[in-house]
Amino acid sequence: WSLKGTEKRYKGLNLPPGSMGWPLLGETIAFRKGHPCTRLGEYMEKRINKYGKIFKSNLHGAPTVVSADAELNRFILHNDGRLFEPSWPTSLVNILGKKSMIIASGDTHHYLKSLAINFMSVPRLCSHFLGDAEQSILQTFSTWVEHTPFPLKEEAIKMSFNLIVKHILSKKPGEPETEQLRKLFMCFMRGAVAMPINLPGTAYRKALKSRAAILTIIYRLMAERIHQKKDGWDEIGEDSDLLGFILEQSNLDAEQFADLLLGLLFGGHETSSTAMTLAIYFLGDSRRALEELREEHIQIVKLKKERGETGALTWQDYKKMEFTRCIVSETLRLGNLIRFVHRKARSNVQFQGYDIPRDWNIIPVFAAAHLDPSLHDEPRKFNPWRWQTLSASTTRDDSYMAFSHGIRRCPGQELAKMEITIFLHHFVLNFDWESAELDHPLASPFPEFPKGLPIKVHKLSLDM
Ligand code: HEM
Repeated sequence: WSLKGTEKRYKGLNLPPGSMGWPLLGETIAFRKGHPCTRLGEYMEKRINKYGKIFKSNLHGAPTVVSADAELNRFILHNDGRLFEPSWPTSLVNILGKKSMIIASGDTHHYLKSLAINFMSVPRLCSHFLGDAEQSILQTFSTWVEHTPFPLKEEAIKMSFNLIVKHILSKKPGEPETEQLRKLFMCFMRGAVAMPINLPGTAYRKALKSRAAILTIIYRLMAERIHQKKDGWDEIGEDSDLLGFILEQSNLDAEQFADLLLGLLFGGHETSSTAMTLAIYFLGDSRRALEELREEHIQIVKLKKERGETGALTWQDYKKMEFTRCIVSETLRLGNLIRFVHRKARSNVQFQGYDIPRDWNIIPVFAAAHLDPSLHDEPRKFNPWRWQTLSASTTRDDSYMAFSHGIRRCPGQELAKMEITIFLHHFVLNFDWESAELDHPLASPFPEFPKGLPIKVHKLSLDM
């Protein structure tokens, strides 16, 4: 695509301003360039200054409208499935699977989504996930050695992976297969964000190999489970894992089934673990927020003691963690885990006088609203208190899209928020910490700590 060619072909339409860059490659390299995750990055900043919040470009080999406009982003998400549909780069689809939920549309999408929503419903979070999340977190903490540096991100991955793999496949921490899957997913993640160059030795090629290896394990576990069922061993029911539940309840074909499990295993640990790591990164620079957070959790424990409860956290305890909720929202706003998503126009669409031609890609950039000074006072500052005054003019909630909006809103959001909250509860009650090496998160495009955020912890003995 060239700018001249585009203008000729779409004569008479009012396309957004912008530049189409080089033939074929377009502006993809500039768009993908890493930058601090608390900024929009040079590509976006330059173009917003030059063209405004809605502009055209040529990305991943296709003409694309990029939107940093909160209103257009809401319009896209609320018309998902009607005017717009997913259009993820082929390289990502090859890794996540052609039958994965993020690609599916219509009734198939609705059906897959309902399975995921049931699996992570609030009653199941209370009865199944909460206790296991706490156990997985405390078990990982018990392996930490004081004053010895370690990369927090890796430990956070262990906590969230152990939880999700138990609930999806009934695999326990420490089992050889759990460890094997965790390592395969780390490789899978690296390839999901790498340049899609399918040559020997590249991260992308390794990720494709990891996908094949993960699927082999999933298919074997499926076959074993079907065999066990035939032998009369039946654990299906409300205590069953997702594998058992789907085998029993759904009519998915084998590929849909495997892509669903793979997507949930992946989405279910990478995002939560990055959010936990980001929260500690931001808290490290905000003593006041840390003190208020710790005080909230000391009070929770004291209240439990007064009631004569000494055991595990309950859903009621979790619901009382209000300031922690502000920390989580602020971490996701400033950290921008999913900065943007990929969509395509199903028909010609008009918005604010601009034409978006049919089949053009469109990228709503959620991070733009999260970092917009007209929506958030001092947007680059970690300020969890802004969430306490949500109704005040400083913060507009409907521009907050950490979990997206509309039919593709994240089905794992309650699980993720709960995991991060329980992690923070035990972390601030058990440890103080210091950075062992400077490490700042880069958006590439998911936030990544180049060194995994190395920290040293010191055990606390709080008077509670
Ligand atoms: C802090 C953690 C998380 C964040 C920030 C996050 C964010 C998002 C966002 C923005 C989307 C929408 C993508 C789109 O509009 O195309 C999404 C979709 C999705 N997420 Fe999450 N997510 C998180 C945790 C989880 C967890 C824990 C799971 C599963 C266990 C999960 C599973 C999914 C799935 C399956 C979809 C696809 C939904 C669909 O296409 O309808 N996510 N997530």
